[in-house]
Amino acid sequence: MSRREDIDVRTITETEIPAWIRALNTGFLRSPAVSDEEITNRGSSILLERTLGAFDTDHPHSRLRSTGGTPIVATFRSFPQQLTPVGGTPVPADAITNVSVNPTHRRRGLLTRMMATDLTAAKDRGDVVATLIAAEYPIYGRYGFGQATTATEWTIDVSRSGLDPRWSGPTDGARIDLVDGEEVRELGPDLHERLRRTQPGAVSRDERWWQINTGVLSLSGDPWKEPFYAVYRSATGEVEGLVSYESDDNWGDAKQPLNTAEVNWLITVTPAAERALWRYLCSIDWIAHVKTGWRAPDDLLPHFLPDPRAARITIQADWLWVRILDVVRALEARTYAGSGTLVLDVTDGDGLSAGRYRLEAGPDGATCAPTTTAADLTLDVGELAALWLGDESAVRLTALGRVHEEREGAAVVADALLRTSRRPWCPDIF
Ligand SMILES: CC(=O)SCCNC(=O)CCNC(=O)[C@H](O)C(C)(C)COP(=O)(O)OP(=O)(O)OC[C@H]1O[C@@H](n2cnc3c(N)ncnc32)[C@H](O)[C@@H]1OP(=O)(O)O
Repeated sequence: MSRREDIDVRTITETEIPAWIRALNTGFLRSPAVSDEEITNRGSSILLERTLGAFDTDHPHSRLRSTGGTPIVATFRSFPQQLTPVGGTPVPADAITNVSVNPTHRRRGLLTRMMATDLTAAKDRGDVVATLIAAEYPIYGRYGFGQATTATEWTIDVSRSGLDPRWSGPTDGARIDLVDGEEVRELGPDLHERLRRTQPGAVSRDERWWQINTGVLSLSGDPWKEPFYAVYRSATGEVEGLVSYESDDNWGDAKQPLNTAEVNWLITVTPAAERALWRYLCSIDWIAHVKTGWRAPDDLLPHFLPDPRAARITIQADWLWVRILDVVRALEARTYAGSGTLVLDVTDGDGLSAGRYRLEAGPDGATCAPTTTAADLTLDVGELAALWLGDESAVRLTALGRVHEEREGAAVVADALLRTSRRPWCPDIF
C-alpha cells in the first residue's frame, strides 16, 4: 500500500485530462474507457486550476502508467456558480463535483485532502458558500456541509387524480405548445434566469446545461434520445413555463396503454403555468402515470389534483448541500421576515468559519459582525447552512441535540427570523 507521502494531491495539466476522466469513470463505476468525444466534451468544462487529482507516485509499473505519467487514483473538480439565498440576491458559490477515489485507495484521507485544498482556495477567492449534490448522505457533514434543500418525487396515478379527462388546454387565452430543442435553447435561459433569481436554493446554469439537456453536447457519448418539450405562454404571450418529458411504451395485458410520462425537468415562474403544465402532462392520451422528477417537498402539485392522494411520494431525500465559507456575507445576503437580534456561536471543525456572530435583522436588511457578547445559540456551520436557506427549524435541530440554546427560547426567535413560508428548491443536479 502506498504511503501518504507517496500520493501527491495537485491540480492536473491538460495532457492529464484523459487519465483524470478515466479515474473519474472508475470511481463512479462507469466503464473506465474514455472516448475522444468524452475528452473533448467533458474536457471543455474543466478548469485546470480548479481540477484536482491524486497521483500515486508509488504505483507499480502498469499499463496505466504507459498511458501517461503517474496513475491518477482520485478526482475532484469545482467551478463558479451562483446560489440564491432567501430574498433573491445570489451569492458566489464554489460548486463541487466529480469527487471520486478509486476503490484501491479509499479511506486513506484522499477526499479530505482534496476538499481542504478546494475549500481553502474558495475562501481565499471570496466565495460565500460551497455547494454540492451528495452521492451518499454520510460523506460531507464532516467538512462543514449541511443539508440545505430536500427533493421530492411524486408518481401521479392519473386515473385516481379526479382530473376531468376531457381537458384540452388552458381556456383563459394561455397556450401550451410543443417545441424542439433549438427553441428550448432560445427560450429556456431567460425563463430559468427569472426563476432562479427569486427561488431560494436555485443555482445558476451556463449555456452548457442547455446544450447537454437538448442533446447538442454529450458527456458520455451515449446516443441521445430526444425528449418532448412543451412551453406555456400566458394570455399576453409571456413564456412562463417549460417542461421536458419522455414516455415509456407500456401496453397492459388487456391491450390498454399504461404509459408513464417521466419529467426530466419542469420550470415555471407563475402558479398558473405550473398548474397548466401538470394538467397538460396528466391529460396526454395513453399516459397512466406521471413521474414528476425532483421537486420541492412543498410543491403545489399534489394540491392541483382534486384527489392529492393520487400523487404518491416515490423519492424523498437530501438534495443541495451547502457549506458556509463566510458567515457575515451569507447572513447579510439574505432577507428576514421579522426584526430581531441573534448571537450565534458557530463551530467549524475546519476552522474556516468558526466564531461568534451577532445578526441584527430587520425588514430593510441585516447586518452581521463578529462579537464577544453572550451567545443565544451554539451550532455547527453545517446546521447554520440548513437554517440559512430557510429549510430547517432551529427548534427541531435543538430537539435533535444539533443546536444548543444558550438562552432559553432562542430557537423560537431564530425560527421567527430565519424560516420562510415556502421551502427552498434546487432544480439542478451538478
Ligand atoms: C459531489 C460529488 O461528486 S458526490 C460523489 C462522491 N463519490 C462517490 O460516491 C464515488 C464512490 N466513493 C468514493 O469515491 C470515495 O469513497 C469517497 C469520495 C466518497 C470518499 O473518499 P475517501 O478518500 O475514501 O474519503 P476519506 O478517506 O478522506 O474519508 C474521510 C472520512 O469520511 C468517511 N467516509 C468517506 N466516504 C464515506 C461514505 N461513503 N460513507 C460514510 N463515511 C464515509 C471515512 O470513513 C473517513 O472517516 P474518518 O475520518 O472518521 O475515518
